[in-house]
Amino acid sequence: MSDLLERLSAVLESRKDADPDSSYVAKLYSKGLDTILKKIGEEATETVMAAKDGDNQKIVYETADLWFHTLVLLAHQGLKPQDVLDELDRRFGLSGLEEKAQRGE
Ligand SMILES: N=c1c2ncn([C@@H]3O[C@H](COP(=O)(O)OP(=O)(O)OP(=O)(O)O)[C@@H](O)[C@H]3O)c2ncn1[C@@H]1O[C@H](COP(=O)(O)O)[C@@H](O)[C@H]1O
Repeated sequence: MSDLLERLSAVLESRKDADPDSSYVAKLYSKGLDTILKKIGEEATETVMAAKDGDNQKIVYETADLWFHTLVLLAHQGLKPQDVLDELDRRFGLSGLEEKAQRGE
């Protein structure tokens, strides 16, 4: 896999010092957590609608929007994409039931 997530994460980090009028991401940060969460909700809904329409091109487009806004959330919260990759890596190879058991469910 490419280092895209790392490069994008660095850009998102740099936008913490940027002028909200010059950057979409800086504007999201300036509006705060609730605005970022609202965007994630909207993009998730648009992804669901694309899938219900059976429009694969739109699924890719909307999923990119969704992933992008979750990356903005991670940066806002002081987290990195690597934190999520580490969690997926920890789960990799476990069955769904084993993963569930580790959560105590
Ligand atoms: N990958 C993205 C990216 N994907 C989606 N978007 C923006 O996310 C928004 C998606 O929201 P919608 O589809 O609802 O469109 P909209 O109506 O314009 O959204 P709103 O402005 O109303 O929130 C659009 O404004 C897109 O431009 C992105 N904006 C930025 N990036 C990356 O983030 C980097 C930093 O961006 P800036 O901070 O703008 O320089 C860029 O270089 C890109 O690599």
